[in-house]
Amino acid sequence: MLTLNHINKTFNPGTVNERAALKDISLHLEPGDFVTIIGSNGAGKSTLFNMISGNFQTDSGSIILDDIDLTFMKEHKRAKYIGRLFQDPLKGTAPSMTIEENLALAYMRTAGRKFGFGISKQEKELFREKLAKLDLGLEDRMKTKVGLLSGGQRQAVTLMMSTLVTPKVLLLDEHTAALDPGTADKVLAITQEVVKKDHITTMMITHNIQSALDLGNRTIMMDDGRIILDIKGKEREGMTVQDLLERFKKESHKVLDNDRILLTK
Ligand SMILES: Nc1ncnc2c1ncn2[C@@H]1O[C@H](COP(=O)(O)OP(=O)(O)OP(=O)(O)O)[C@@H](O)[C@H]1O
Repeated sequence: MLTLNHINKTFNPGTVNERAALKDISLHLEPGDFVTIIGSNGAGKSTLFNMISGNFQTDSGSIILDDIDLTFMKEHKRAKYIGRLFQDPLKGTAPSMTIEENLALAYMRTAGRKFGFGISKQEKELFREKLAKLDLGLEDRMKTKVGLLSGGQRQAVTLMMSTLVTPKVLLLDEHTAALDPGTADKVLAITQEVVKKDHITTMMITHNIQSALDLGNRTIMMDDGRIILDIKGKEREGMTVQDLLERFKKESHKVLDNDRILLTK
């Protein structure tokens, strides 16, 4: 499905600010895999997503999605295959445009639809149908400007935008971290439902170790640009937060030092 072969990325090479953010990362995802990712501060988690979505190009290695070589493909071309949500609910939507217009933009980006002639009745129906599934009443507020929605409603709309046309891969970069706990749980539940229904291959960065173990079928731990643990199947079943922290310590010879993880405990 998604295969990363020996990915390396160094920022500011040859300068005093040189930083090797990814060091020989190799990873293979099966269709429908839901991988949760946790790691220390600056471990390279967001950089990994930036490589997959084409925000930056890799220094070496390759990224293959099914039979498509993404390695040198421009970011806007990859957007057709890859959905991405960020921590900040303001990212990824146009706040001064309505819900309907935002969905139309997403549709244009992912389905290649041209909107010179406005939004058709069928498209409005499709958007309404999709929004109704969120169970937030947004299907009756399609003319509301996205900037007027709460953080949770906005993340739900962004999720809808990213999955309007089912992506091959969905990247969730701490997408519930800025929400209050109740709203975060609701958005996580919606995420799980959407991912399950459309069998979307998903990677989710989280600072909540319990969520990392509860959601998905596989957990990756990163430290200093490397994947140091990749846990799935029987080994993952019944694993506790403490077990995972101990495994991290054993592999990295240090205690997990992620400020946000520590604040969550
Ligand atoms: N655009 C950039 N220019 C220079 N250095 C960068 C850039 N992006 C990331 N880095 C550096 O690469 C390393 C990995 O950063 P990254 O944001 O991927 O880590 P992370 O695991 O997501 O961290 P955190 O959990 O703290 O957000 C860090 O040292 C960071 O400072």
